[in-house]
Amino acid sequence: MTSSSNEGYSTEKVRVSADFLKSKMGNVKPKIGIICGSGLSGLGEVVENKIVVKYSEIPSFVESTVPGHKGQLVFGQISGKDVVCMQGRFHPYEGYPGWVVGFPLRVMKLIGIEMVLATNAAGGINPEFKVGDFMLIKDHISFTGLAGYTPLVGPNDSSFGPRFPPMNDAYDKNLRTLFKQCASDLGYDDFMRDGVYCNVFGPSYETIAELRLLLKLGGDAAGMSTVQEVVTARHCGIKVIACSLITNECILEYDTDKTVCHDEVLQTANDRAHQMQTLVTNSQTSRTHWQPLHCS
Ligand SMILES: O=P(O)(O)O[C@H]1O[C@H](CO)[C@@H](O)[C@H]1O
Ligand code: HPA
Repeated sequence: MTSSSNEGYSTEKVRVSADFLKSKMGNVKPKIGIICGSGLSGLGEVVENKIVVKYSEIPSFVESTVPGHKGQLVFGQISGKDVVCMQGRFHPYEGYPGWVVGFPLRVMKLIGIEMVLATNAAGGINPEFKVGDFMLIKDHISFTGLAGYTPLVGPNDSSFGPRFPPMNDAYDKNLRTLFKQCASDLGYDDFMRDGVYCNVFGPSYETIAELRLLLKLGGDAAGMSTVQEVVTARHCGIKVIACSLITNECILEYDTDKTVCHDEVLQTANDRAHQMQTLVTNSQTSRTHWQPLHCS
């Protein structure tokens, strides 16, 4: 598998995976997909009447190799609405080509998903951000994409979307407004931010000089995921909303002993899991009602 080919993206392979999942979903007909970021698998725990499908069972799915990512799909209901939840995602640094990272989104398209809520753990670059803040993503800078690593490389399958999809509207404006309103209704204004997510390849965290560059370029947070999913989803017409949990401070100063590690990322995710779950659960029930308004 190389990042310069997309042989696995054949419509046939996506259809085989989707048909397999349809045979497992029972009466669940989700229009909403949720992707759990590092340490945020707990979002899948709030799903009621769970039907769990391990990635290892699903044709063409690969393994989730990162601690904090369970590696299974959970079908069921949140607040009475059918959802499918990805407990674990695939990252470029795990050695997968872009199409593998995006593959679950095409499968989601074929099982009927119309809207995806992606979550992730990210380092806070914006000096005003605090560890534990939520950042609703309003835009991204994809260093991986700009460098040529993208899920859409290779021949375009126009049954999914156009050769040249726009990305200026990647993060749905109306859904963002509704999500923020929901956060406000919950009293989360103090730690709800919005900003630009910088996608870096990883797995090493950034140097101080790199982070200073990202800050200068307008980045608010750094992470190693999400944009390949977003690009794949937008290409095939799935609406996207994405929220980062700021799990750690990005170190922008030389004169410090501070550092960053994945255990800190998982610890912050664990500390904030409850609020993230409440936000996701309430955004299905409160007056913001995204599904009936936007996924009818
Ligand atoms: O983006 P998620 O999957 O939440 O995970 C983030 O946390 C890990 C680094 O600690 C990286 O995988 C980074 O992308
Ligand atoms: N940088 C990149 N990815 C991350 C970080 C970070 O500081 N924290 C969690 N994922």
